[in-house]
Amino acid sequence: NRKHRLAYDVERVVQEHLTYVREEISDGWDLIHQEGEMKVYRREVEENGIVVDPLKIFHSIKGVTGHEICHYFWDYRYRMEWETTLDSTKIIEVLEPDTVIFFQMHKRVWPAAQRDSCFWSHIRCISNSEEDQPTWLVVNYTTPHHLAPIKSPHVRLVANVALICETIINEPPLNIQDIKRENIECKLTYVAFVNPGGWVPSAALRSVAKREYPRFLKRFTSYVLEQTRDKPILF
Ligand SMILES: O=S(=O)(CCO)c1ccc(-c2ccc(C3CCCC3)c([C@H]3C[C@H]3c3ccccn3)c2)cc1
Repeated sequence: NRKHRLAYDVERVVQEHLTYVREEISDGWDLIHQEGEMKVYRREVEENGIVVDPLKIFHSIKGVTGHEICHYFWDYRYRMEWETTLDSTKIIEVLEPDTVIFFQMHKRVWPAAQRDSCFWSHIRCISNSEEDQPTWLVVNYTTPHHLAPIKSPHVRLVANVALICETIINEPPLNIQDIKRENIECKLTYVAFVNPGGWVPSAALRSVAKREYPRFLKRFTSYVLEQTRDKPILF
């Protein structure tokens, strides 16, 4: 039986991401940026002359767990502290404790019209028995909503974004409570399928994306490190 009206959609999109995240980077993906542990890949795709390049970022961050990374990514309370490309974000509906709908105004990228977005956002822990640590993930997926009317001149973004995290415990001590932050590492995969929802100059959009995605992920992961530094580890 259904938990809420979007439960089937959420399940379908989560399973899709879990299927594709394991897919190796095949040909057709270009490595467009590499910085430390972060590797940024992009496929060049246009739909009706609109750039809809899929983005896939692999990164590993020492000192935090996948649960902590997903918690700070999903919880809207922290969003404006790390998201520098938003003018505003607000929850417009809570479907269940781990599934909300939020409305966002994105900063205008000249000369394109300003974008807004309306996503359902779902956080989930997937504990597979054999591996010691569970996988945590967040999915942000465009959905229409009566409290997020599309108003000109704003253009509604269409996006399907996932952050999928594994937690590695290096040199695990005998008992779990002795684990320190230097023993833990989060390996994350970030995928973004963003359709700007209307025409944007291809070259401009590609250069903004190439600059902004790495910057955004670097700033976000630094923010989580600083927020969790002296807190107990959240497995
Ligand atoms: O990870 S999230 O779910 C976090 C919740 O906020 C996410 C991240 C990024 C976007 C987004 C939104 C708009 C644009 C473009 C389209 C036309 C004009 C702006 C872009 C492209 C340009 C790339 C970009 C990447 C990162 C940050 C900003 N800009 C990306 C949406 C959701």
